[in-house]
Amino acid sequence: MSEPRIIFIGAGNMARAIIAGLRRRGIAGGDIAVHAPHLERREALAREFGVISRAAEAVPVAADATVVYAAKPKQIGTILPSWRAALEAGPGIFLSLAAGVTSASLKRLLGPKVPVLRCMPNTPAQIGAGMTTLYADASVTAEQRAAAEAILAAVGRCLWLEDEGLMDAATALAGSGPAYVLLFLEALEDAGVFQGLPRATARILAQETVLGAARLAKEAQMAPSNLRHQVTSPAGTTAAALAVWEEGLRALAQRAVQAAVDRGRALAQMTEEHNQ
Ligand SMILES: NC(=O)C1=CN([C@@H]2O[C@H](COP(=O)(O)OP(=O)(O)OC[C@H]3O[C@@H](n4cnc5c(N)ncnc54)[C@H](O)[C@@H]3O)[C@@H](O)[C@H]2O)C=CC1
Ligand SMILES: O=C(O)[C@@H]1CCC=N1
Repeated sequence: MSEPRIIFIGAGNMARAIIAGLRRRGIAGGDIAVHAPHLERREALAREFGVISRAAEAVPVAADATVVYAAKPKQIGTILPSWRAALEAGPGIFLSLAAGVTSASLKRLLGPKVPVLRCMPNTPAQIGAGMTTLYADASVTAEQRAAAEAILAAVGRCLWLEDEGLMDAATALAGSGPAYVLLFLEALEDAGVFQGLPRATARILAQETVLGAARLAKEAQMAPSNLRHQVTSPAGTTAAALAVWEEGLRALAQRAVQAAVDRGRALAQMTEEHNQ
């Protein structure tokens, strides 16, 4: 049997979501290996997706392999050095999912020869509706970028950032973003229940409304504000509600995203110090 070409370090939620997407795209289970210390988790992935389950320890990898780091950012300094020799031996690439770990840190851990790429997916990847931002510096070739993008494209849309400094903002917006929308969904559902709707009904109304509005915004090719005006009759119900939202929503969105950016930078600093 030939060597697997996509090697995951980590067997958690993100690894599982991406593996599911790759299998849906027709990548053979034998082309994917998962390295993790938790036997149960990697064996579960092997059973469900037919991937190769391996102990956490590094092994030599196929020459054209992509090694995907899908364990926690804090562990990267202890896990990566053992993979350096395997990656240096071939022209393969290293793709990191680790939030806040910079290319400079990755290069320090893997040496200057290994092409490193970063990405920031999000949890809707679990159903193929993910949004991933990617970054690679100028030394990474178009072919290597395409190899990384092909993996994330299996779970949703991909967008490249030219400036690594913007990864923090992308993480705060799209990496953490599903949690903001889910909180909004919960709040809408509760408000509907407060008005007397059965919970199950309120949940469906909230879900379908958020989904429909997001699809409309994406497909109508109009600014969200124009679409909002279409809903808003003069002196009507929407205008009454919008006046309340406008008391705080925009400022809250700014503060929330700023808080995520600040926390991301603080965590990155801690990870950096931990890995020195
Ligand atoms: N959860 C999210 O929404 C997002 C997470 N990420 C990033 O994805 C990465 C993984 O996150 P999750 O899947 O949520 O975490 P998780 O906690 O579900 O999975 C982490 C996995 O790391 C593995 N692990 C632990 N020690 C290991 C070792 N020595 N060698 C190999 N594997 C080891 C374990 O199998 C564990 O399942 C993180 O770096 C995170 O920053 C990126 C975008 C969004
Ligand atoms: O909350 C976190 O730190 C990670 C990064 C983006 C989503 N989850």
